[in-house]
Amino acid sequence: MNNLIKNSFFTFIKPLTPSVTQIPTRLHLSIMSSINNEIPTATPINKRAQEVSPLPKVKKQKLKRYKAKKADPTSPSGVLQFEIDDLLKTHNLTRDEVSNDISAILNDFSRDDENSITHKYHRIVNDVEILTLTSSGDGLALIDNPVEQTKKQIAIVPFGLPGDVTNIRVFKTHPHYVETDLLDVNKKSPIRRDDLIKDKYFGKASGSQFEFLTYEKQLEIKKHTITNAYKYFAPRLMGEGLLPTTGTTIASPLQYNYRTKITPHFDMPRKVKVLEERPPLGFGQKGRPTWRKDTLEVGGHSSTLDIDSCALATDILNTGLTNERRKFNTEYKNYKKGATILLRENTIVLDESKDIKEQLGEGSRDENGEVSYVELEDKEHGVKLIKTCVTNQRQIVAEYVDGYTFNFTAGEFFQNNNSILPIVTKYVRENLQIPNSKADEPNYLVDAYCGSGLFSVCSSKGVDKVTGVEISADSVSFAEKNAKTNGIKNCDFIVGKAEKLFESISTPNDRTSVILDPPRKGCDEVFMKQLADYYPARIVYISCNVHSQARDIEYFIKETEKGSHYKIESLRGFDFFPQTHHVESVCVLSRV
Ligand SMILES: C[S@@+](CC[C@H](N)C(=O)[O-])C[C@H]1O[C@@H](n2cnc3c(N)ncnc32)[C@H](O)[C@@H]1O
Repeated sequence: MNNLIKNSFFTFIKPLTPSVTQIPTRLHLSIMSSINNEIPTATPINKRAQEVSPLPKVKKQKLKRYKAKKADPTSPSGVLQFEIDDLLKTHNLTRDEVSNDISAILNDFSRDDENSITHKYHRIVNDVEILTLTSSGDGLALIDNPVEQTKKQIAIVPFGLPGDVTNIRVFKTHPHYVETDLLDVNKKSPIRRDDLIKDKYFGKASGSQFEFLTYEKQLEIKKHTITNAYKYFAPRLMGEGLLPTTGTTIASPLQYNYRTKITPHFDMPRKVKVLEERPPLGFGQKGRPTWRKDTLEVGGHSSTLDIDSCALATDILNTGLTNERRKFNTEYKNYKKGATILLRENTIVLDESKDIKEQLGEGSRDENGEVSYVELEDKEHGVKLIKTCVTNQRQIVAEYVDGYTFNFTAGEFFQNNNSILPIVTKYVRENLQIPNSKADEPNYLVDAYCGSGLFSVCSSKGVDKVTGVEISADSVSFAEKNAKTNGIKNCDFIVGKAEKLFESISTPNDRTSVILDPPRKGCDEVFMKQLADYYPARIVYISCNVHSQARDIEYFIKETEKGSHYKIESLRGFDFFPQTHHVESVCVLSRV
């Protein structure tokens, strides 16, 4: 850019436009990018010279336009927009004051030049204070705009904690924020506890964000995430004081080695038909951070890190990972494209009268070709359990929750942290109780989005009838089998969309409670309207995306005809995923 300013074209522009130093920088950038693109069209300055010796024709390059991707407001990138606005409000800034000239970067055809606009934007910035945390667990900071002195930029700093003073590298620009890598922490946040980190890949891999926080702090942050979600997506409920205080987040009994499913993957390098070298097998890298100096080389430097153990996965999955990596070392040449390897824990209730090996079934095998397993004891229910690691998506596996056994295919949805499930299912069961019920009054339960019947089965005692609905026919057939295997006779399951449910419910609404446990995108308006028309006595809404939950609850109470007859009784998180930013939120509604 500076070269351009110095060169003779600039002297040509000068009489036609204000001096570059006088014009606002934003306009300056646009002019510069148009200089870069349209130099050949500027030649008319010297028409006579052109006639004498015509300049060679250079193909005119088209200006690239920034196309914003449409994001669901309740997705991480949608929520970030609310978080950016929050930060701007605190610092008395407008969106315009933190906007970046995306068009100049997109149309920077001299980006290899170290004076280019891209180099100016994508630079190292030292001594940046982290101001706040996003709900995705990243730090947010304000830095100076590198080309427009009156403006600022919002920087996303993964692994930055509020109060940290850091050095960061900006590597990607968006209209209202920039993405950065954390290079150094010059001054530590009072909440930073690097001594707690157990995982050698932490700070580099994308899977976990919170290992350097005490567990109490993690739970507190998740509570804050829930409160913020309702502030953003249920502003009317918040404004009218209709929300209860968010409860304390319920801890997971296991805080490491809890995940019962992991999916390491590898990519096929571009233009490679046969793999000559074993590619890294593991999980995605989160940028190119360098703040953990002693683990810089760990896992390599590809966008997929080579990962030989997972601190969050159960012991048997780590054994499976070792087995499958050994297998991959010799078999990688057989792959024609990248692939994901499923590692799913399978639990078998041991029949002590039989040989263990006869009961194992298929599973990941050790170097001697034997199925690997670990043995555990469930003291509360007086049984021994064996865990194996299944790699076949279609294989039927089992989970053991609170004395009940659940079967499902390894590739299908099932909750991922077995240790917290007895606590959650108990909480849901207790909150479904219809208040002031008399002993002889019947009670009914509807389990919308029931999967393979986890909540239906665990809540079936003390209820006259359970009706579950689920879109996956496979899951419904497992839900039916699971009810039968566990000796439960009062559960019926329907294959279909949740909205279909209301065609088949015949139970009296005054005596019926409803469980909602939809996927991340939440429920739709049609479903919420029908739910309000049905007018059940109680609703327990469980969600892995508290933002879509908050949106749905506001819609239900404020936009449906009978929604205003409900009160939000409680709202709290359950920590299904310790060491990560994720939180499962449970909201209980009762009729008033
Ligand atoms: C978060 S899972 C919950 C499953 C179950 N409650 C459990 O805890 O195991 C959401 C379930 O909703 C199902 N689902 C998605 N869209 C649906 C729809 N429109 N109607 C009914 N079920 C749906 C999915 O197949 C999935 O099993």
